[in-house]
Amino acid sequence: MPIDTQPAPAASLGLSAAEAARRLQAEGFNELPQAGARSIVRLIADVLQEPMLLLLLAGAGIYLALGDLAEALLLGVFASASVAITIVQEARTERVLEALRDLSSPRALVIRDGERSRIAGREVVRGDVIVLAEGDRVAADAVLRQCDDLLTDESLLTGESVPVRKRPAADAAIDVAATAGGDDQPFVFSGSLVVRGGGIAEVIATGPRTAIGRIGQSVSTLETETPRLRQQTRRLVMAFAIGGGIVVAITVVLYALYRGGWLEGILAGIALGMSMLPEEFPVVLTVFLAMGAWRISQARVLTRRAAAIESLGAATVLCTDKTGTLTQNRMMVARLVRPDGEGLHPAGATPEAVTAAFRDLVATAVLACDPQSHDPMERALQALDTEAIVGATLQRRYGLRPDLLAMTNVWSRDGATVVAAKGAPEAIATLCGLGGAALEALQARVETLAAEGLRVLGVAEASWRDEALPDTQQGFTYSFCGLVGFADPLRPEVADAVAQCRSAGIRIIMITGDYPATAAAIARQAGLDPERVITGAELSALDDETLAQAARRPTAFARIMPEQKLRIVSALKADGEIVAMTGDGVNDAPSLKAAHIGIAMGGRGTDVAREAAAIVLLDDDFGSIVKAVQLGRRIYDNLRKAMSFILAVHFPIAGLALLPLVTGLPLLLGPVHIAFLEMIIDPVCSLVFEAETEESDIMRRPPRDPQEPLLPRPLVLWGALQGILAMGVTGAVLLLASRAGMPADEIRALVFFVLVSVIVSLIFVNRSFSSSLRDALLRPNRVLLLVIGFVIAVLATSLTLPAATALFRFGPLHADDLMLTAGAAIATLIVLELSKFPLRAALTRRAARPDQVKAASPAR
Ligand SMILES: Nc1ncnc2c1ncn2[C@@H]1O[C@H](COP(=O)(O)OP(=O)(O)OP(=O)(O)O)[C@@H](O)[C@H]1O
Ligand SMILES: [Cu+]
Repeated sequence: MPIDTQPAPAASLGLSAAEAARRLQAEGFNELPQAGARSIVRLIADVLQEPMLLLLLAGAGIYLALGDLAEALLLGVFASASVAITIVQEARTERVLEALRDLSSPRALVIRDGERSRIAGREVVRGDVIVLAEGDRVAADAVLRQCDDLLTDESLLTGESVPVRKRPAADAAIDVAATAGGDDQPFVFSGSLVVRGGGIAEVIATGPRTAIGRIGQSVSTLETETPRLRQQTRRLVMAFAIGGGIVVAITVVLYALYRGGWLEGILAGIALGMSMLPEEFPVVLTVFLAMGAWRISQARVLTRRAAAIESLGAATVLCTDKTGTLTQNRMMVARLVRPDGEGLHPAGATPEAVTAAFRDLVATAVLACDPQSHDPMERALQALDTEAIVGATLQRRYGLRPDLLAMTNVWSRDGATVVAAKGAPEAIATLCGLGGAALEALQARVETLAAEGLRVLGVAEASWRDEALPDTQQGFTYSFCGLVGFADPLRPEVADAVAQCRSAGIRIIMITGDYPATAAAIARQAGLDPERVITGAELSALDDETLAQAARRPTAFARIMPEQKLRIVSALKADGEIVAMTGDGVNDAPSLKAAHIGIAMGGRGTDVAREAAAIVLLDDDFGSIVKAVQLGRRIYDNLRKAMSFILAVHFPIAGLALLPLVTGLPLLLGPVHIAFLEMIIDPVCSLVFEAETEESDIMRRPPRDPQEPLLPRPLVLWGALQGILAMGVTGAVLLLASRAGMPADEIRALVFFVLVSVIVSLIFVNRSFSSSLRDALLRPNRVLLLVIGFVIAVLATSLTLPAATALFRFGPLHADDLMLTAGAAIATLIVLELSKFPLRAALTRRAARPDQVKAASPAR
């Protein structure tokens, strides 16, 4: 597709920064009113479905009926707190999402004060001059002043998926109404996509005044929660709820029949129900994932779909592109080679570095560049010759095409026509009609340069006398001018990151559009040690099975067209891999969507790629992907630790609620105590796990089996074991104390203290799957210290503040009681830590996936 360029009209200066600021002030941000914020009624309806809240309200009602005003009030406070927390959390999540939305919302390239600058789409104002390029999401409604072969997709507005062609507006005054759809209109619309070409347009409407704003549709939506994890927690909650419901029903009936009256029975049932309700599970899930997205953003990685956090930890294959991700994308001209074979290493990036014999080669290469290029390769060339285009006018450009990786510019200067081309050496050789010995000599030179990891371009020129230019580049008769080799150094952190992936059982596959020998050299420098480089042409000849087979060995793919990435992803997926894939161009969107984890580049990436991706790298850095994988694994681990902790603590709480009922002892823990444990102590303690640092083997173990449930059986059993032991310890204290004839209010205080201390022990036990007690005590975790401080403060208050003591019906505790408390907690801790040794195999085997280990090891 040749790209026509009309001679550019004097480039508009655009708005001044001051005028833009004034308009922003007057007309507001270029954004749509928040869709999706939940209405108050919905929110209340949702909150009222929380079983915990219902139990609290029922408990308060019964206390009122019994005349216990203070207790009723306290439960009322808890109930309001639960509503408040839900609302605050809702607002928080909404805010976090909004911040993420801002970052992932389209950006715009505007011209202000004559300078091009990239700003957030929301800061675009009416009158701004915006520059559109392939892959952009148009930020506002605008009228085109200039365009090259511009096609946009307006399906969002019209439902019509065929892209429409655009024409620049004939004159400054627009009298036609701007409506979407139909070819040859001079307007582009907010939310539509530039499918091909580019242009310059002046904004006529922003925010709610745009066509899409009038429809009131939102462009990008963000998923907030991973369906799989949600489903899994729902399953856990259901299992608990059913079991709990049965026990509660039996209890209420038995209690009512054999002990006090119905009111007492129901109160006991409510306490028991609250003690068994795993309402912490969904809360922990939401909090951990939101915090997780935040933690990952600290590594300069943006999570667009929460599901990615989960899949990150399970990734087995990472497909990465080369330029800009593994390398710095800072191109330097490292070598110039003339057709006669003479070469030059330009020393420095200034015209002085080029000797006379190479000036023509460089000048032709510069003529073959976009005069206002952002491409680092072209800028490197332009730095070597600032004079080449002086006095020349660009007549026409022929763009790079997948089937011919070369571009040609046609200039007129002093009445003559100058034709300059550059591109992949194979493409240039074809254009020059090289064959035989000349072709072989060229190939040999390209191989030499490429083997050093240089990106090689061929340069050619042609002359033209006719009036009409040919339709394609093949219409010219070129002569070969030479080769240019560009050095693009590896990013410094790549080698380390690659080594980490390796030990973590993640294979890295490089996929690049570059020349095979260059790809191989860079892959080797990065430590990928490819055994084989498969080119796009070879790829088309392979069937899916052979492809998957080949990809099991360390491989690099070169001269791949973006469309072929989708095939590679599909083949890997069919082979049972969990695939992460990077991409930045328009054509990468399908493969980014198809991969389990699509990774877009925030810096280089087009809006389309970013919208298709699950995560966005803010600084395009390969190292960040590995950091994100590590965080993904850690977040998942911590979620599991928190879940087994919560599972464990429900045993002693429920046990204490139940024990008096079956043993005939006085009712010790009422709804007040249980609500306090369930709503304050447990959730606060769970926070420790969110901040837990990673296991030492986090990047030395193979990826988790994606099919494995959130809490696999060994962890459920482990949690249950902890819970039963904790229940035994608190139960034993209770029985001992009542045998010794302690008054009921003192037993109540003692048992409550023991329970809370044992819960704290369980935090320590669950901090790590495997590490020793020493580690569990010494591993730094600031949140842990805060939580322990908080728990101690709460316990001290409950014992010393008369109002609290009365409310909880606590009797005084003596030194020996406190020592018994500490002893019980320490004993629990030691027994559980010791039992980690025999259980270690089962606990840490959690991640291993036998077939993966097998598949991963021989390849190393
Ligand atoms: N501006 C340009 N001028 C001439 N040829 C170019 C230009 N840009 C790219 N090419 C040619 O097209 C080939 C493919 O380029 P492309 O940009 O598609 O690679 P890529 O897929 O971005 O590479 P990577 O995977 O390393 O990022 C290059 O190897 C080069 O030969
Ligand atoms: Cu609970």
